[in-house]
Amino acid sequence: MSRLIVVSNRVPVPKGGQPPAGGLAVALSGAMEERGGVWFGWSGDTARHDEASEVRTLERGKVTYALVDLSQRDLEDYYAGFSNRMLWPLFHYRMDLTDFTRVTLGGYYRVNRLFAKLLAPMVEADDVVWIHDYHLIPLANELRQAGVRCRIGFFLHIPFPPPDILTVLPNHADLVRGLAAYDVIGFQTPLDVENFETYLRREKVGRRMSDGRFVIHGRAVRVEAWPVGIETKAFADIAAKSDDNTLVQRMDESLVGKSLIIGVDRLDYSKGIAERMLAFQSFLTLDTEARGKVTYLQVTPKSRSEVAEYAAMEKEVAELAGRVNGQHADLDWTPIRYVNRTVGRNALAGLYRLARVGLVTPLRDGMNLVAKEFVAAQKPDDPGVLLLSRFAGAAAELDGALITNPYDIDGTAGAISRALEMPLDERLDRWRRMYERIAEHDVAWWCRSFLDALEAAPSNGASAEPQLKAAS
Ligand SMILES: O=P(O)(O)OC[C@H]1O[C@H](O[C@H]2O[C@H](CO)[C@@H](O)[C@H](O)[C@H]2O)[C@H](O)[C@@H](O)[C@@H]1O
Ligand SMILES: O=c1ccn([C@@H]2O[C@H](COP(=O)(O)OP(=O)(O)O)[C@@H](O)[C@H]2O)c(=O)[nH]1
Repeated sequence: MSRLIVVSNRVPVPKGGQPPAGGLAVALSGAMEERGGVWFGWSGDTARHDEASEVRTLERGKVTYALVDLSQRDLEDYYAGFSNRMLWPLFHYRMDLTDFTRVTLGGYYRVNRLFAKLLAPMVEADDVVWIHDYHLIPLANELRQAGVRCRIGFFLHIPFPPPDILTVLPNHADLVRGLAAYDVIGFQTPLDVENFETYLRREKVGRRMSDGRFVIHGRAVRVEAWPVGIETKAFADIAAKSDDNTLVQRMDESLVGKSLIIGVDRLDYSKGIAERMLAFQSFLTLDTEARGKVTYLQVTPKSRSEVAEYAAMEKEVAELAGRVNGQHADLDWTPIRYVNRTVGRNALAGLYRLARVGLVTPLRDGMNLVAKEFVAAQKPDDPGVLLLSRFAGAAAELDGALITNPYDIDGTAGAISRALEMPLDERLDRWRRMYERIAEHDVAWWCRSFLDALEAAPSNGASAEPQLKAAS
């Protein structure tokens, strides 16, 4: 087995405290701890100098963490700027929230080049390099320019938008050209693959070949959907033993018999939290019988607060929760409990298990691991109901969920009533279908399938530079 080098923007070094709230880190941590290797990326800290020039390494179990501090300017341009004010909104179909500037674009390529410069000397001929997510699309090309010839794979954790949306990005052609430096590209769902294929065809830069591989800018690349999973059985075990978790006990006691509805999301406009609160408000207005009998817990750690749109949203959602509570609360009942803190995974597992309904209603989401965790955590003889947006990648797999359109506020309100009233036999039937799917397609399956494909691929490295120079 070759040595694995994983590269992601954020590297979650285990510190014994709260785990990170974010699916990429959660998905990869378990897999890396099991297989071992090197995990390279941003430390989460800001460098004192203008340009970071060194890699700090830390050994934890079988994993070597190789960490780079980024300068304030790099963070502003590359992370908060181009990654999170251009690529993130655009790839989540939010053209209205994009902000393209040459300065942030320059920062994006600058940090990718810096990562390549620092990583290239660490890569050996037999290694496989697995690069993750939208922050680092050009990295393979930069590594190739720096002489790296081994197999390099890429996985996009967020949606790949249709070509009419992607072409809003002024440098879309260069970005996609950079993808040709990879040997294998993984997306979350068949829809993402379809969007990518349509883009290549329309822009006349590639196509799907008869053997299933793609040709992109003249180079053969394997492209496939590998939906990311969770550690299903381990998570189910944690949930089953959550009775003695004090946070879960406190929550259970405080419910005094009311049904729990739960939502767990980073504070991000893609997650549809405001629309969900409006749907809950509509549910309380329409379903008068339910008033006083349900509690909706929304766990929402703050995220990317340095980005203006996120700061604005913090205010909007907090005000909305206050308004709904003001309108419907009673002396002894608060309909929405809105919590802006990160809850640890053990407690989360127990909270999912306590809940009758899981609300996962993003406006657009690459996958959404919370949906899978909710299913894994349920009681096998009395499971709750998952209400899932058709726009979450997870909806392509979880056909036992009640599928909703989050833009349809009253429709989602009706689905909440239906979920609360669903008879046991229907709940069991729906839950079993979903559990079987996520037990088989868990995070180990995801990792194995991607890496098997990468290790079997003939490396593109030898012929990389000439065509790809333009991309940097
Ligand atoms: O690192 P941050 O900027 O704080 O953001 C956290 C992560 O958010 C995104 O997660 C995505 O990956 C999940 C796992 O595949 C997927 O379920 C979810 O739908 C995606 O949104 C982001 O893509 C990561 O890079 C961030 O680390
Ligand atoms: O308070 C929290 C909120 C979220 N999470 C975890 O963060 C991940 C979120 O991943 P998801 O794919 O749902 O969305 P993302 O945040 O990556 O867009 C899930 O594993 C959650 O259990 C957590 O541990 N504590």
